[in-house]
Amino acid sequence: MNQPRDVQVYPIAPETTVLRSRTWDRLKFEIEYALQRGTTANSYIIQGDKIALLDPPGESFTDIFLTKLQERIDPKLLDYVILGHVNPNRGVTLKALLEQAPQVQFVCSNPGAIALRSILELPDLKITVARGDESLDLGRGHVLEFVPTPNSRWPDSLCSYDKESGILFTDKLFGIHVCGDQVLDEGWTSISEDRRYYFDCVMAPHARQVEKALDKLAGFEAGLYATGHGQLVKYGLTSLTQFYRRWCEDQRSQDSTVALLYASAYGNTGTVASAIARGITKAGVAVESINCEVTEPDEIRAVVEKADGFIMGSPTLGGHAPTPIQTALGIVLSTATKTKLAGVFGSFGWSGEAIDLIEGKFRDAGFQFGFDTIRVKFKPTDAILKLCEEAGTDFAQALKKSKKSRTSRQGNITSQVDRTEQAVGRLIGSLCIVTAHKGEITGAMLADWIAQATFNPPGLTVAVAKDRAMESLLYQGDKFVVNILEEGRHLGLMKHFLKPFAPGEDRFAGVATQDGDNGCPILTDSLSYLECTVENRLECGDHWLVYGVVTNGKLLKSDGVTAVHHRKSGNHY
Ligand SMILES: Cc1cc2nc3c(=O)[nH]c(=O)nc-3n(C[C@H](O)[C@H](O)[C@H](O)COP(=O)(O)O)c2cc1C
Repeated sequence: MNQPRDVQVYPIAPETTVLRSRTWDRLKFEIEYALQRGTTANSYIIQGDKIALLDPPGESFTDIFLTKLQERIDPKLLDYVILGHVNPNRGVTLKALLEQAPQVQFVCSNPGAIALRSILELPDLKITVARGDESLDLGRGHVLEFVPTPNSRWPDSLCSYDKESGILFTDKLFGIHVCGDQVLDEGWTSISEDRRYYFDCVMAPHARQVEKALDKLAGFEAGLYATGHGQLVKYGLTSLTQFYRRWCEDQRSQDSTVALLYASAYGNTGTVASAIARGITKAGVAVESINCEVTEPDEIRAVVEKADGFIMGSPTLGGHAPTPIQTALGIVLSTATKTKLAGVFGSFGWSGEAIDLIEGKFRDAGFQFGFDTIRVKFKPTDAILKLCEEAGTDFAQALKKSKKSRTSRQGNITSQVDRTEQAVGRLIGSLCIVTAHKGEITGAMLADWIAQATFNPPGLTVAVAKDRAMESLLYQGDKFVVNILEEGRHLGLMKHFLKPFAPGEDRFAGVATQDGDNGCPILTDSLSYLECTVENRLECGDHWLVYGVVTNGKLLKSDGVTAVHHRKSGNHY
């Protein structure tokens, strides 16, 4: 969408207004924005006898946001700026605001105050540190209470509660990356998948800390979650809170956990870490993400001891790994048993010594690697993020495989399971290659769990395993092609697409293709093809059931017969 960025202003309660800084296209190349629905950065004004501004947006909105703000209030009358978290990007807007409102008193957590001083580099900053037991009386009944909700990615995270309006300002919690005119969450079930995706990318790697935050927030009677991104949560508040609980518990109850240890001075290594984490969690393995700069050595040791595998990422600065990484490396080498699976990644500028150092130490110590070391020059591109996600999935699958080979099934249970599986195995499907294209990424997979689902519109379902690389290309609105294979000519294509592909590898090398009207590859040796758009998808156990509407199709060989696949058991494809 080529709509220009803007700021939407909307009253949400007496004396309380939201200002939503809207980005309609993709904000930046980070895994959490990969669904490409844009996002909003939500700021709030509370106008009691005193005026507070919560969470002004980052630098791409500095000018338009301040203009909108001035239409509502005179900056000279602004008393407080409350920050749910502090980042360098937001610092640019804060500096511009301080020029117009030098009287402003900041309110943030203690780690937030440290970050704010280092980012703004201004003498005489007025900062009130909120530790959780103080309140701020803005007058007209608006007495704010504060709740620090730290996690490894945002150690300075702070929520605020206004009893008068019943609004809980939740910053990153309960957010969503979707841009639109809708301010509240009427019809929230239509955005459930986006909410889940946001949770999986942003919250799942910190599930333990998110649970602690939920415990603290449970004490406040909230009628509205004023989130930092996307639609505010009113109608789906109870459900979403329960979902957060359940999704956190799901992480805790996974059989395997990976410790993901990293540091990142400018954010690039952190971005890579998030993509790897996403690849791991989507394969049903829990991740505990540890930012080594803000985590005590004892905690790092405990997480590494408990984890089944560990992955370490570092930037290279002045030819070295930063000190917190060197400390964490020492802990890992002295703590982790040699049976644990290892992985290494990092962002670098020109030499990347830190990555070589970590890889060398792990190799010398005799660890097995779950993926080839990932070296990213400066900022990762979309294609590199996809590669990182796939590497994370490979890592998780390797962990699960080694666990599975250690557990045996019980005899009498097995025979009952086998009988059922044999019966299920009599279901057959057409052999197809599903292809997709999104931005600079293409994907393909062999599939035969495909069935026509509707006449009008013509539609079909594809069952896609949750840990499949293609899964991330099959969200609502995405395009794909179902290439139906021809009996007698299908073996070559099957063999090609069945072989294991390395993360990021071109799956179409040596295969005859042409572009479909919807931009996805058509395999010219197939029997027929169907161009489709994902209408929606349903979570079903270990698969996503993707429903696609056929927008175009063609028979390529009029006398051919569809290739089908007979099985002995329903426990494999
Ligand atoms: C002060 C400074 C020193 C750097 N030194 C190195 C270096 O010695 N070797 C190198 O490969 N890259 C070097 N870089 C580039 C960083 O590794 C690169 O910017 C990387 O993306 C940073 O990752 P981060 O965003 O996770 O901190 C340096 C960058 C800065 C700002």
